[in-house]
Amino acid sequence: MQIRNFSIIAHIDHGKSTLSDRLLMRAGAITEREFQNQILDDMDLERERGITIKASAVTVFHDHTYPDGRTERFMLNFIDTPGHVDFHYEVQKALQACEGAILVVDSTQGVQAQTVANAYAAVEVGLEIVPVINKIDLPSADPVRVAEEIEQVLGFPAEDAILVSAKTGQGIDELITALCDKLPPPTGKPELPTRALIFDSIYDDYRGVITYVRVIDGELRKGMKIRFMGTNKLYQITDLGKLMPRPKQVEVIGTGEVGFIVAAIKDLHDVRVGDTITDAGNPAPAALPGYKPSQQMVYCDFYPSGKTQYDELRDAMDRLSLNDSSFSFEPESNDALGFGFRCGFLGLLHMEIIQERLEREFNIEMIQTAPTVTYEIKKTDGTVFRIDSPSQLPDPNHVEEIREPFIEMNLILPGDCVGNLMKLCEDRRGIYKKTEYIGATRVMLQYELPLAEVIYDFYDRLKSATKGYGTMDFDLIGFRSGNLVKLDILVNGDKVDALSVIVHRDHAEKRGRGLLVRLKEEIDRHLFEIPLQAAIGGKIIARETIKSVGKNVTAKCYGGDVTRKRKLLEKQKEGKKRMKRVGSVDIPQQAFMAILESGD
Ligand SMILES: Nc1nc2c(ncn2[C@@H]2O[C@H](COP(=O)(O)OP(=O)(O)OP(=O)(O)O)[C@@H](O)[C@H]2O)c(=O)[nH]1
Repeated sequence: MQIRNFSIIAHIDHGKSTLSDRLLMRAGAITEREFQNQILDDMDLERERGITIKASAVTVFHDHTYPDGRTERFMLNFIDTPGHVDFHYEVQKALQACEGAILVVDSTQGVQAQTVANAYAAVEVGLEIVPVINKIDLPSADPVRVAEEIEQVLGFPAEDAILVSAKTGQGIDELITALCDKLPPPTGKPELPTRALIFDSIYDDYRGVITYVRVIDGELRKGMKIRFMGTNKLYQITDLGKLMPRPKQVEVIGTGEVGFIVAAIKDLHDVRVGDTITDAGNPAPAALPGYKPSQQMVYCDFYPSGKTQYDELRDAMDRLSLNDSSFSFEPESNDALGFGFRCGFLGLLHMEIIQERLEREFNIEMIQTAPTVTYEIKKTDGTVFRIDSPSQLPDPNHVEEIREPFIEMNLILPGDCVGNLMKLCEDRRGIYKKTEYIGATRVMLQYELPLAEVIYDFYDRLKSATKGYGTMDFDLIGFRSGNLVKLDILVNGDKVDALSVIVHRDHAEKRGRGLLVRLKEEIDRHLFEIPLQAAIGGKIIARETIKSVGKNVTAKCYGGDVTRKRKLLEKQKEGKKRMKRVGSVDIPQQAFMAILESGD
C-alpha cells in the first residue's frame, strides 16, 4: 500500500474545510448528509466519542488506477491547518508532518496575502505543491486569470492548476489522481529505531493528553514504552488510533503514517509539539530537528472584577492553558488594579479568543489592559533583556537603547488603493520595500513596520481603505532600536501603571493628548474635580480635567466618533459597568483600552 501525507493550505474562506470534507466524502469516509453538515466542525462527534478533534490529521483510503490499468490502494493522510496570521506557527507544524500540500485559491478572489504566505511556508519545508482553483461553479469565477496569477506570483505553471468545486464535487477525481501521482511517498525506514514527530496535542477530560504524531522511522505499537526525547519523560502507550474521521483504534502506526496516541499523560506541558517520541527499549540516537518554539507577540493583563475572585480567574486560565500551550500567564500585581495576571498571546486574535472563552465558558468577569508588544532593552551596563510591560522599563538613566519588534508586511490590494495604504504605512513609521503588480488591476506592496503600530487597528484600516478587498500577512523579522519613550498617565495625581505605554518620541505628545481626551470621555464625573496628566520621565506633556458633578449641570456626552470604534472595543460594551477604583476615582474597563483608539 502507498502512503501520501499532505496539508491543505489557503487564504481564509477560500474553501479549505469544504474541500477537506469533499475529499472525505469522495473517499467514502463520510456520507452526503454528513458533508452537508460539515463533519470536521461537528461538535456532537466530539461529545459522542469523548475525544476532541482539532487541526485533525484524517486518514482515508483510495484505490488509484494507474494509466496502464493497474490499481493500487493509497492511504491518504491529510492535515487541516488554521488560516489566520496569528496561527502561522500552527501551519508550520502541520506542514512539517507532510510531503505535499494542496494550495487552494478561490477562483473569484485570486491570490491573496495568506495564499502567498502559506505557499512560501510550504516551499520552505520542501513540500510538493498541487495548486487548486476552487469555487469554479460560481458565475463570477475566473479560473484562467487566477491560474495566471498563481504562475506570476508563486511560480507554479498555470497549466498545473486543477479546477474544482468543493461544493459540487466537480474536478475532485482529477485532484485525487494528481495527489496520488504527484506527491512523493514518505521516505522513513521501518527497520530503524522509532522516531515520531509530535505535531499537535490536546487535552481531553476523559483520557488526558492526546498526542498527534507522524511516524518518521520505525513504528508505534500499543503497550510500547516510549520516551519523549526533548522533555525526557517516559510513558506507556495505552491506546493508539487514527481519525477516519471518527477515531478508530489501531494496534500499530507504521512508518510514514499519522495517528494519535494516548498514554495517561496528565500535563499538556510534558508533550512539546516538535518533540520526538522514540522507543524507550530501543531508542533512536538523535531526535528529529523539531520546530522553533512558538513566539508570543502580544501581552496584556487580566484582573478579576465584579463577582469574579482571583482564584476563579486563575483556575479558569489554568484549564484553558491545558488546551492551548501557546497561551501563558503569570501573577501580576499593580497598585491600581490589585492582583491579576500578565498574559502572553501569539497575536491579537489569539488574545480575543482567550478573553472570549474565559467570559463565555467560565463566566469570568475581568478587566483587561491594552495589549502591548515585547521590547528588548539594552542597559548602560551592557546587559540586554526583554520586557513585556511598559511598567518593567528600568529608570531611563540606565537605559541605552529600547528595541522594538519589526515585521515584514505583504499587502495585496486593488491598484487604486495604493496611495491610501502607502500613507497609512508611512504614518505608522513603515519603511517601503517594494511594489509588484499582480495582473492588471492588483498590487502587492511590501513594507517593514514596527509591530506595535499594527497590532491594534491596522487590519480594520486596511479593510476600510480597500472596501474589504485588501489582504495582509506579516512575519517577525527582529528587534530594532528606536527613539522610544515611556508615556505615563496620572489620574488625580496617581500614576496608573496599567495605562502607561511605550511610544515613539515624535508621536508622544499627540498620543498623550489623544489618550487623555479618550480617558475624559470614559471616566464619569465624580463629586470632585479630576486632573488627568500625561508625563514622560516626570515631565508633564499634556493635561485635561474632568469637572466635578456639582460645577456643571450639562449632561455628559459619551461616545466620540462612533465609526472609529473597533470590534474589540464593541465586545466590551458591557465593560462600561466594570470599574476599578484607583485612589478615589472609578475607572471603567474601557478606559484601559482607550490607548487603542488614541493613535490618530
Ligand atoms: N460556491 C462555492 N462555494 C464554496 C466552495 N467551496 C467553499 N465554498 C464556500 O466558501 C465559504 C468558505 O469555505 P470554507 O470551506 O469554510 O473555507 P475555509 O478556507 O476552510 O475557511 P476558514 O476555515 O475560515 O479558513 C463557505 O461559505 C463555503 O460554503 C465551492 O466550491 N463553491
